[in-house]
Amino acid sequence: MTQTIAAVRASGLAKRYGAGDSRVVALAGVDVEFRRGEFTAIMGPSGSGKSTLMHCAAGLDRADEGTVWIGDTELTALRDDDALTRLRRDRVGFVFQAFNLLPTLTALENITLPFDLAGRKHDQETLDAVIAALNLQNRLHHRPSQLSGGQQQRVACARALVTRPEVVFADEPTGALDSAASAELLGFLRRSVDALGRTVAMVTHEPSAATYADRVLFLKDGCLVDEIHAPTADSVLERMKSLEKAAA
Ligand SMILES: Nc1ncnc2c1ncn2[C@@H]1O[C@H](COP(=O)(O)OP(=O)(O)OP(=O)(O)O)[C@@H](O)[C@H]1O
Repeated sequence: MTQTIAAVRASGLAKRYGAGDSRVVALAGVDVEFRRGEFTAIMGPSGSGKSTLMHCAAGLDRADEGTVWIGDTELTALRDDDALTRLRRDRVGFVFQAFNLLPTLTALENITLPFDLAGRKHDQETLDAVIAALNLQNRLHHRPSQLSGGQQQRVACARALVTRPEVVFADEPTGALDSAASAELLGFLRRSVDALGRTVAMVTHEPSAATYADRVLFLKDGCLVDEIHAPTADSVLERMKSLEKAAA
């Protein structure tokens, strides 16, 4: 169910790299909202600013200009790194292409890591529900090297969801997975929105992955240029083709 309050709201986001001839405008003033209980995919040609948008919206990187709100907190007003770290740890979930699990910890220890870092006790009911939803019951005491890529990404997803974050940012989460593991993971992200009420924003290159989302945003040259609701593989592919043709 879509509610009116945005989980994330960004306004006038601008980010530049380099200077002089090597200056790159990665984001050229982006306004975007990720509404609560919605699954949004972010697409666009290579270099269009997708990762930069996600990193600035999630507080992993600082924009040069613009504001970002996570719920009722203005992330861009947090000047103190500790406050930013706490906000990311407690209110934002992350899933990366390379899983980013700690190799010396078991799956269970990786999943509960956000609570250990915060010095808080996890909620057992939420932990059990997330583990069951991701079908990880029989893998909890394995280390990442003893798990398949799909299983490692499911552990990363469990870690992202167990704190019941206001938003989960996923950066190419299926980029290192085969098609069966990708479908399983995307199905899980979809259910985390439908059944658990989470909000997901996912960068992807794959039209088939974008079809799991409620809407797809398209970036080009650091600007949001288009949006599709209820995407199909054909509608996404057609839009990507026209953007890539225009960029060529
Ligand atoms: N640390 C950096 N230093 C210099 N330029 C950068 C840096 N990070 C990104 N850029 C540039 O900013 C632009 C946007 O990069 P970004 O990674 O956000 O694009 P993207 O759409 O995610 O690309 P891809 O699909 O290839 O991952 C690109 O031109 C890129 O080269």
